[in-house]
Amino acid sequence: MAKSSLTEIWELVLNSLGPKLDQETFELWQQSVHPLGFHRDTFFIQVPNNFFRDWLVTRYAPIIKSTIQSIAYHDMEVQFLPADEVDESLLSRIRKTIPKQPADICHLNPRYTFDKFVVGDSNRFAHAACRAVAEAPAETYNPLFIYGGVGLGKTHLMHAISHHILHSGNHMRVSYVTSEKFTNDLIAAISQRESSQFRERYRSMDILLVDDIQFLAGKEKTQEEFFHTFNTLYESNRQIIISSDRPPKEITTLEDRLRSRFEWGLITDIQPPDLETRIAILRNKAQFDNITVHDDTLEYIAQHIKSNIRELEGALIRVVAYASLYKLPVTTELAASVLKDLLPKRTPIQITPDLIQEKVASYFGIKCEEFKSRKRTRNIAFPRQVAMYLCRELTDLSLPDIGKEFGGRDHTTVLHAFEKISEQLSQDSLLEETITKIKQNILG
Ligand SMILES: Nc1ncnc2c1ncn2[C@@H]1O[C@H](COP(=O)(O)OP(=O)(O)OP(=O)(O)O)[C@@H](O)[C@H]1O
Repeated sequence: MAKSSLTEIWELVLNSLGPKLDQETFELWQQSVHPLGFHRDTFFIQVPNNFFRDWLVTRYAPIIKSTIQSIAYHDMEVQFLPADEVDESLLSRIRKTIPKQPADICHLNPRYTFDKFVVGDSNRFAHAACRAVAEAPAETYNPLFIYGGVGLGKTHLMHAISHHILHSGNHMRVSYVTSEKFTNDLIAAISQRESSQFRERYRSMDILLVDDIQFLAGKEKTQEEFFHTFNTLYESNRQIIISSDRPPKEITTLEDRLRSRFEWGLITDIQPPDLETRIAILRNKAQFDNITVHDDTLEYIAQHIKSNIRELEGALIRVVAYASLYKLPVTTELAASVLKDLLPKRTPIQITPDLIQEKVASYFGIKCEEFKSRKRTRNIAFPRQVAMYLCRELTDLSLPDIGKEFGGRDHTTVLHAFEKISEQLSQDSLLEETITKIKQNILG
């Protein structure tokens, strides 16, 4: 793990103190206060005498503490030692470096912690599983697979696990990445001929969290790489946490060997929250942002935005922003008027082959262009047949016209796709669920 040296750390401390001290005090600091180093979770600083120590403790200890914590990323104590208390035995024990916060965790959202997560029936099990994993990584559920719809708190829980472990003082190496970042890192590593560094980086983690794994669907090379990363971590008893918008068995273009590994540990889901939980989430958000909103208004918002917590919070922000912009009180009437704009307008949807291709491609994690390509590998051919089937079912287009939308294919190809999917649908309930979900996405 990368380390920060004492000189680097002290420079950062002086930088954060600088704006708070006048020139004279700053010089006094530089001459009389000296960093000694670290022992366990304490940072020792030498000061000339007790009087100096008391002055520093009351005024500056919190700033120094938070600077050190931002480097070490866990709770650190700061202790000022008068020069006559610094003895050889302490000096021989202290270290001159501390492990640095790994770069991968820099983008953790500080608000996504367990104490900011509202627990209700819809997420109780997922929350408990995440807590258990955070308390004892790799000892309870490994891998932990969390799935649920858009904006229901999967990322929040993954960040909460990361924060918890990083603050526990275990000095574990934690990496939270989206599957998109994993893929981009891999592509960059291959193009820069740094594949071994890529592997070393991901395989040296104690805890690896990969968000939105469904986007690995159809990406064969990335899946291969992730498969080996998974094996290395799992075999050396390190924790893997994965999130997705659907359970493993529904990520249809994910390799079987990867899918079955995801099922080794615990699979837990998050459902849309009930009304009470939605109100509690809004209340917490208002409290956190220091805004006063009457319970009736919160309830009104919660009643109207039901299935996505990101949108729920967005609605509250919008109402409050509107009120502050026009200097109006936040009332239920105001919320009603603002939400009128927010709720989707019910214009009839035009179902076109482009729309169908876009939704099918996004579901299977492939590009729309692939539908028109000549590729016949299963990860492309199958979604293409599904898209043809849906064009036949949801539009009035003729078979030749559908064929044209798929790179000028013959009408017999379209008919074959339609018949094949229709036949499979009568025997395969998983496929039925898949088609239903895609239809829901198309119909909005
Ligand atoms: N139970 C909860 N308590 C408090 N806030 C929550 C809860 N669940 C979700 N949120 C908030 O809702 C927002 C969306 O959550 P998050 O990004 O974790 O969703 P997600 O399931 O990862 O979504 P996506 O599928 O888009 O990746 C965040 O601001 C998060 O803090």
